[in-house]
Amino acid sequence: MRLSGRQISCVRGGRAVFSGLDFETASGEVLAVVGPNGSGKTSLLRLVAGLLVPAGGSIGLEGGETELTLPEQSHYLGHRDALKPALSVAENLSFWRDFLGGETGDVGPCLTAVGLGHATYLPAAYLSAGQRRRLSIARLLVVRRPVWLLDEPTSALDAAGQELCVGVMRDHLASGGIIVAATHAPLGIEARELRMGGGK
Ligand SMILES: Nc1ncnc2c1ncn2[C@@H]1O[C@H](COP(=O)(O)OP(=O)(O)OP(=O)(O)O)[C@@H](O)[C@H]1O
Repeated sequence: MRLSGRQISCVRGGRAVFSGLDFETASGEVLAVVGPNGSGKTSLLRLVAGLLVPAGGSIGLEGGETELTLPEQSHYLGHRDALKPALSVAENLSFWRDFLGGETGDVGPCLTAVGLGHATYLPAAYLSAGQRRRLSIARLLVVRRPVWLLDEPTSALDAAGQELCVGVMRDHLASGGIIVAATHAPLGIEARELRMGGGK
């Protein structure tokens, strides 16, 4: 599989964030999107996820499921974890599994895999920042999708959580997945860099 963008322009609130952006990445690779605050890293992930429309250029996935769109083959994990505070940890994950559909896995083993097996019935409102992030990572496991778009995936994670996140990313790459990650910190995994905000 090959994910690429050609001459992409992004306008937000009437202001040009970036233009003429090219990128390319393939199965088994991580593209780390780096650059200063406000340079458009999150915007780029949201464009690939189909949550924003580019002002120009094109984004495409070659070699995926022909009957599915790129957003349907992508997981987008925003830097603000999308959780429903009144639902339990397991209910949150079940919600995402049902909402995203497709090939689904069991909630229990996915929670165990991210170290939240003990918190299954806890309301998500009670989770710590790192636990919230772990629950978001479980979403990547419960529904398999080839393209992962991750915004600051390791933020709030302790050393063990970061190791866990790297392990999950490595498994995904080994099974032919693609990762695009916006980050200010090293991901702890080999990655090609896409630098935003001018310069190289
Ligand atoms: N909904 C919006 N309406 C108008 N402008 C927006 C909106 N969302 C973001 N922007 C602007 O788009 C620009 C790029 O924001 P974006 O969040 O993509 O940057 P970023 O590189 O991810 O930043 P950071 O490193 O701080 O996370 C910023 O100038 C921001 O103010």
